Amino acid sequence: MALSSPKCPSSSHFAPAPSRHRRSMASSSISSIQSPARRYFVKRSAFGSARSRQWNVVYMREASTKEPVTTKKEVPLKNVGNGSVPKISSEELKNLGGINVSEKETTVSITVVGASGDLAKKKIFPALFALYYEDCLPEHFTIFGYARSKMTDAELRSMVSKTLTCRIDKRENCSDKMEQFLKRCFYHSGQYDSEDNFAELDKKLKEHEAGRLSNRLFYLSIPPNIFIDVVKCASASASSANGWTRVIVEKPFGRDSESSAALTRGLKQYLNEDQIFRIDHYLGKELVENLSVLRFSNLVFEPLWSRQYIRNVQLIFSEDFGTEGRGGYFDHYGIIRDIMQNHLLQILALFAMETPVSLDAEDIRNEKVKVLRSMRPLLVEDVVVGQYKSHTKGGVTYPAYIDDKTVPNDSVTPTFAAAALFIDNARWDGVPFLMKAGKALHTKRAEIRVQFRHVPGNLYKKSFGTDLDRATNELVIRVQPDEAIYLKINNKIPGLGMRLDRSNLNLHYAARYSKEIPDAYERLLLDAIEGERRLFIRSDELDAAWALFTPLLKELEEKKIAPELYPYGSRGPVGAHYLAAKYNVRWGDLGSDHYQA
Ligand SMILES: NC(=O)C1=CN([C@@H]2O[C@H](COP(=O)(O)OP(=O)(O)OC[C@H]3O[C@@H](n4cnc5c(N)ncnc54)[C@H](OP(=O)(O)O)[C@@H]3O)[C@@H](O)[C@H]2O)C=CC1
Ligand SMILES: O=C1O[C@H](COP(=O)(O)O)[C@@H](O)[C@H](O)[C@H]1O
Repeated sequence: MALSSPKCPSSSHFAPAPSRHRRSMASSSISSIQSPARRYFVKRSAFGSARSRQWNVVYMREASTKEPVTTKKEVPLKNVGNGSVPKISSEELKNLGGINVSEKETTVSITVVGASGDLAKKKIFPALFALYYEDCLPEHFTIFGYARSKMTDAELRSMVSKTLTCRIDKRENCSDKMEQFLKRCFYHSGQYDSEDNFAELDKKLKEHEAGRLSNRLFYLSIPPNIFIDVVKCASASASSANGWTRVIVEKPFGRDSESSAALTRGLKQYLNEDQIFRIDHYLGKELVENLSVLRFSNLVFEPLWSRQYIRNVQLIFSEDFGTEGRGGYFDHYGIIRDIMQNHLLQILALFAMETPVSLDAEDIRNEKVKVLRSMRPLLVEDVVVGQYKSHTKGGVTYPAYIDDKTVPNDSVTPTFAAAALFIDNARWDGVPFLMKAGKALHTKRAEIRVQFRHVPGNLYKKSFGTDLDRATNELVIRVQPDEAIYLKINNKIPGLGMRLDRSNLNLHYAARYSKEIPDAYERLLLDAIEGERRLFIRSDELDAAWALFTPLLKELEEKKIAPELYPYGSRGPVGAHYLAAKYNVRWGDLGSDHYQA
């Protein structure tokens, strides 16, 4: 399978140190074993910790479409080297009840539902191509686009080919590879609510699967109101008869607790939770993945990770463009649902969780959900909302949000929001977690800022003047662009006097690593193919996230709270500063020293 490919282990991706990549921490492979009566899938996992490396965790699932987990066994391993993927011996396999089905006999069919759309073109097909280029897709795979638009295979290939790119360091044979990849892409036109149309798709899939054990992945890249129709039809007419069937669901997962619960109920009529992969692409971003590594593998950080040393945490998202072209969708959701309730809250949960028992998906998600459930309900007084207005700069006029033809003139939908959140547990009691997200701001950036407390009885306080907070350490994890992790420290300016300076200890990815960072969708697609759920949202996480935001959203909407207008391309509403000041916080992204390369 993918991970046994010599090229795919993405560890090579982040040379110079292979052990730095996640695959070296959590390697897994999937094989299947058969007994006369039942067929099982066995997932082998090897984790980086000394404790778990001695074990081969075997998940056994019945090969029904609904994949009920039947047993989880821990098989002791012998001779497992550092970072290597453990092997189940044939004797162990036999003891588990079957024989190995080789890769030659299995296939993965990926159906992109909504293939004619923006996300499919922009992200999904390019990510699949990148995986193909890296030899991360199984030997036998087929990709089908599915949508209502009429298109031939050749037209789909032509459409897709326009958005495929090779990494800068992977130009070799790029056009050959693209050609080979496109030959594996096909298209089927059909309605989203037609079992017959999905049965036609099934027929085509079977032709390509050619009698092999078939695993099927459906990526729902469509508006959410048709998710259930598709799942119903795909599950009735196009799910795998002998392998796994998984469904990646794109956000938004509802608009509030009720609609989200209804969506989950709808999906679960046709799928088990294990088959549902709710995607939050921020979890697939390299620096978000690195958050846990940074914290749990460095002694210098973990002991400081609490109210005792951390003054506040800031989660900042900004885009330097508006909702251009997506106003119709956006006006129904707004920035709080679009960015805060999912992307920023997921990062917060990862940041604040307790040490998980292991790197296993359920252990991590258990810890995240505890954080979310410990959060204080959000009050409207702790939130500032804004909306961008037209602005002319350098002779160019930038539109207001309401200038979008698909947005009503009197829309009060926020395109900016700032919020103060609190986690009422022993670790984080009283620490403000400030979130800020906005469109049409002066810059495009996503970052996590951790502001530490001042040094008690600071010997050097005279050198800093009265504002001790200016001299505190700040750790910045810049998720994008130009990924970096830097720590602001105080140091002496060289020379005979005693003058202090602020400097950055800087891990700047572009300088440290020559390889390009994979897109979040690559990581997540690969995980879904491998059945790795760690970076996907479990339904109880989703419920907890909505429970936190739903009362606030209802109040904002019922009271029609008017957003503070801010000019397109500005730093957002001033209200965000008052909100921060209420909790004695200064936004870290506003100073001139926010980043030194
Ligand atoms: N685009 C992005 O950057 C992001 C998108 N998402 C989510 O991903 C999903 C797909 O996004 P995106 O590609 O932008 O969506 P699109 O609006 O482009 O829709 C995708 C496809 O779905 C079909 N479709 C669109 N509207 C309807 C409708 N009302 N009824 C039936 N079919 C319809 C169309 O295909 P056809 O007419 O051929 O059937 C269209 O090509 C959405 O859930 C979105 O919220 C999430 C994050 C980012
Ligand atoms: O989910 C979404 O994310 C994008 C931003 O993603 P990024 O990876 O480009 O940072 C945002 O533009 C969009 O509104 C939102 O739906």
